[in-house]
Amino acid sequence: MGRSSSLPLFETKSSRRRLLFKFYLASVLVSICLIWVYRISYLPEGLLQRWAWIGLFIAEVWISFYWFLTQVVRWNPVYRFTFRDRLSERHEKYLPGVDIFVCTADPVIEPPIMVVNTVLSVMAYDYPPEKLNVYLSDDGGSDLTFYAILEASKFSKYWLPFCKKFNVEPRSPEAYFRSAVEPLDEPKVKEWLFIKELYMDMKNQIEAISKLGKVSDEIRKEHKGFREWDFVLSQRDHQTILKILIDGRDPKLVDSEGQPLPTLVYLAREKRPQYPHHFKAGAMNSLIRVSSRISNSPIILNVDCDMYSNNSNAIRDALCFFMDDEKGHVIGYVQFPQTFENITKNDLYGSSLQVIMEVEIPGLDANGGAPYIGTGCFHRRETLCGKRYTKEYKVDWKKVDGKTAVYCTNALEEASKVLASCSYEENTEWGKEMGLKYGYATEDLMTGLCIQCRGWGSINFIPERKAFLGVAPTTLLQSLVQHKRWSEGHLHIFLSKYCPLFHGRRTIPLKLQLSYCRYLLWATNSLATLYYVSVPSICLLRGISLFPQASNPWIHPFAYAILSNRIYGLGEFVWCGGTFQGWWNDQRMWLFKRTTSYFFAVVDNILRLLGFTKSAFVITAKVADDDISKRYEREVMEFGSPSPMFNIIVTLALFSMFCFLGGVKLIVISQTKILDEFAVQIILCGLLVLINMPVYQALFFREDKGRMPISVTCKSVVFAVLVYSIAVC
Ligand SMILES: O=c1ccn([C@@H]2O[C@H](COP(=O)(O)OP(=O)(O)O[C@H]3O[C@H](CO)[C@@H](O)[C@H](O)[C@H]3O)[C@@H](O)[C@H]2O)c(=O)[nH]1
Ligand SMILES: [Mn+2]
Repeated sequence: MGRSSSLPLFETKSSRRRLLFKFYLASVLVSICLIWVYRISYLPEGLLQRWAWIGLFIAEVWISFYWFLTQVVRWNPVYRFTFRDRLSERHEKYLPGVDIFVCTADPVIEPPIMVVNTVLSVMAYDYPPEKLNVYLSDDGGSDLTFYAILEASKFSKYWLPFCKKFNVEPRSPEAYFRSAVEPLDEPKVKEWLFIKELYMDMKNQIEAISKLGKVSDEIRKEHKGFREWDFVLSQRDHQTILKILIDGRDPKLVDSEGQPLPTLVYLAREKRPQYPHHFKAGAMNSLIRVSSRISNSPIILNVDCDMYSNNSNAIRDALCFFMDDEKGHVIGYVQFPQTFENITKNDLYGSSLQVIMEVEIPGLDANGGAPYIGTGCFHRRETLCGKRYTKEYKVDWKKVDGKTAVYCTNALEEASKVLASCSYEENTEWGKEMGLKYGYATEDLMTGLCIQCRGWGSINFIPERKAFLGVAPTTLLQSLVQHKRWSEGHLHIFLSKYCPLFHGRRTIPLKLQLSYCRYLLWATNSLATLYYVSVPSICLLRGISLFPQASNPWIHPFAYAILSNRIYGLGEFVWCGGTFQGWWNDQRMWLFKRTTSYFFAVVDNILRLLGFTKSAFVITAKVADDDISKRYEREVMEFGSPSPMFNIIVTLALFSMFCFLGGVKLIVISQTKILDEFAVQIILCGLLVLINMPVYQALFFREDKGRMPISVTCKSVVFAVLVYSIAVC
């Protein structure tokens, strides 16, 4: 021991490329000031012109302010590194128990075989199995999912020893067998093929039954667990079903090599129409309580059902933070980035979130703590349950023992069930001071923020090998709807009178408050963007100039601010592993999100303030039919079914085209003078046309099922023509 015990379990490094960044920051700041000076000193005379000008100025002030927020999160990103060998050396005997929560809610859009792969991958962590407990929450209360998990519990007896023996990575059987090649040496190959076949059999059965939509009577008879589904009335209304499928405490339950197994629990909490179930937050809180009775581990990991473990060391990595002698005790949670396995080369829908994960969140980490982003996060149970951080807080890992009173499995099931009933939370602090927060579409961000307000720190950790891989949306609409949920939830948090951002002033540093605002105010961008993509175009048609002429020196700050920002963004995007085309696609999504998702989020927030709506949680689909998947892989934009969001996108695209053509006509008639006067507005229009190319294609040139629905086309054409006529007359 001696010296080695004082060495830290993790270290922190900050990014190096600072000088260039600071130069960029200062120069953009100067050009922003110049733009403002120009706007104020050249206020035009005419009434219409004046108001268009003032509106543009307000939009620019907002964009500048928001730009400032995006730089706060870039100020000083930090990256963490762990020393797992030191952890084993010092703590191997006293590793804490870990409870892992997997949430699923709908067997159709979250196929049971996917859920089962996630469950198997987290059961197979490189960690003492007797200290692992895996809980599956099924908000759909589906017998299909239950059947799948039952099969998985049998298969795990072979899968876990196999993972160890063959050093399998990733430990989701589906992901592993998809790419793994069979071993070459004779005795091994047999076993390898045997397990593969076992998996394939299980997969085929689960898929067949999922397709059928019901579990056959023979299977129902085989396992008494199914009896309870006879009482399940509908997905919105059912009693608690709790099954301990593997009781890790039972010495008779072992894997094929005689080693202990992790505990595996299935839970479908009670749901009744008269009680709000609070979506994922409600599911998580039920799990927190149920697990406290069964295993009560001090550390909790939660993942979404599509986020399988891709790195079997992740638990040990997370523990390097919690168990560090010097800095560990203030850490409330350790967040791993969200990464996805289905991102195509040029990421058509900008779903990879790479810049956020690799630049911005490390920036938040440096500014006072990483946000909790809902999945791939390790929490301290105490923290999640509402404990405040105090200087005296210290854990003696040798003394924490999660194990609860000795029950037989059945009695334990019965005793835990009560904790998952609808009425349990009435008149308690659950959803307020305890557990995940209720009432927000983005319960994750709000919960993390509250934890930070209670004095805890948090860590963002990006391991070399990605820790979790999930499924990103594969259609435009899915992606826009997901972003609507996020931006709506975030603005809701910001507007809430309990917003911890303003109440937590004593505990949260100013730069972290500003960093959070970058996300909480996502939706607000819609207004400035809508203004910027419509008014300059309208003014072009009416011959109203809103920017300096091309020959005027005042053009420089505009050109510099816009160009340097785009180029810096492009550099960052490529540095994070993106392609040029990917960046261009990202710009398009940025425009679409701002004009639709964020706009609807603002509208929804206003409606909620007026008392008309409540937030809901629209689950993102994790599967699509073959046709759609093929187009996704070929990176062809998917429209297909009508949506008000598409109406906005198409109307704006058509209108930009009309204005661009109108502008070109003006140039042809009056030649160079107009070009000088309206250069910026024409370029702006031209860029909008360029970025909307996939929209025109979907409108006019495509035959497949993903083209623009005819109803959207008609409505939008009428609308665009109407706006155009009003603008020109
Ligand atoms: O009533 C519900 C609704 C959802 N879920 C689960 O919540 C998870 C996330 O849902 P998903 O539709 O995949 O949402 P995403 O947009 O991908 O989720 C992101 O954003 C959410 C907040 O809006 C976070 O909760 C997630 O962790 C984060 O990955 C899934 O496992 C669902 O099964 C439930 O358990 N019960
Ligand atoms: Mn998801």
